[in-house]
Amino acid sequence: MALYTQLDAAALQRLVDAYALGTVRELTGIPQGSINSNFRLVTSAGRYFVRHTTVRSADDLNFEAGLLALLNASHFPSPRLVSTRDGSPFLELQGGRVVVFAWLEGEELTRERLTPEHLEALGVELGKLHRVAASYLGVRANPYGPEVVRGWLKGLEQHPDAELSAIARELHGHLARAESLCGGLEPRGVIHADIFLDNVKWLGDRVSAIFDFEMACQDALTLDVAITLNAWCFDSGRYRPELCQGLLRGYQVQRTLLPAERESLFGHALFGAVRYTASRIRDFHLSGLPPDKLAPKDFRTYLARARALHQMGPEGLRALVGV
Ligand SMILES: Nc1ncnc2c1ncn2[C@@H]1O[C@H](COP(=O)(O)OP(=O)(O)O)[C@@H](O)[C@H]1O
Ligand SMILES: N[C@@H](CCOP(=O)(O)O)C(=O)O
Repeated sequence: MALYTQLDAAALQRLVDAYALGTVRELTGIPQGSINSNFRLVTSAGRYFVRHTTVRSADDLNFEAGLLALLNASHFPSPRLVSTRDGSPFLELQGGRVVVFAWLEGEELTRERLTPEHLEALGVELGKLHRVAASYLGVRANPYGPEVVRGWLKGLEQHPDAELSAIARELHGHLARAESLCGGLEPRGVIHADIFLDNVKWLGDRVSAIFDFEMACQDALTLDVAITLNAWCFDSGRYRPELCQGLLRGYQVQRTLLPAERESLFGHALFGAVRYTASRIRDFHLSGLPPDKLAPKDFRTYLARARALHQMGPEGLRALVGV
């Protein structure tokens, strides 16, 4: 989310007491995001990003906290999670759990501004992330794997809106094709799984932080490359080769894709396009929240990715990205 839960005065006081954050100066809701309620909190102690979640379990949040601790210690550009006075990475509060992060400096880039150099810099950081996080001992399966997505599509197929049910049937076909091409032999490790433009801060041309690790989990490393490729390298109905190639060039400075990964990139990209089309239909299109509480994200731009991939096929994608 967005803004599903409003923190009342008593809850806010409990929060600043539990985290020893001093006196509240300002609390502002942030409509960006999808399934959590997000806030900018300014106190006498500093500026913070506060996430209230009704979706994530204690295990999920412990996995994220442990991963961020490793990334911070490795000087990977990532957010600093603030612990409570008792040393806990989250606080049970107002029907959910709150996590507090130091406020990140930097800006998020808009699509029009992207250059191959940005994608190369991002690719380098993605490759570093996979290398650094390889030593993380936490365990978390992908909460949004093919079985979950298939369940979403089954639900959407029953939707009374004929357009949505037809799209769900089409996506089922793409999902089956994607799964048949994902190989299963490629290396797995910790992945971020949600590196979109609004989850990366930049200072000039440098990545200052990759954040929002709440979807991080263990899965194929290539899935992370594919999700990032989809998010950053598609514009106005087509994949932009120079951006795709920039991303892969940067990534391979850190780790060279194995032959099995080159082959399965297409399957992961198609899966990613299906997964985000479906989640955007569920979390944004069918959400009852107004735009001031949930900044909308268009599922059609992801459907367009799935269709473009389906049409170009595995060899087409490999030629496009240059691997
Ligand atoms: N630590 C942070 N500092 C500053 N801004 C942040 C921070 N974390 C998130 N944001 C801002 O809030 C927006 C939504 O956060 P995000 O973590 O993506 O939400 P959600 O987990 O609900 O999807 C981001 O796009 C970013 O602009
Ligand atoms: N990145 C996803 C939605 C998940 O929300 P986020 O704010 O956590 O990135 C999308 O763009 O569909």
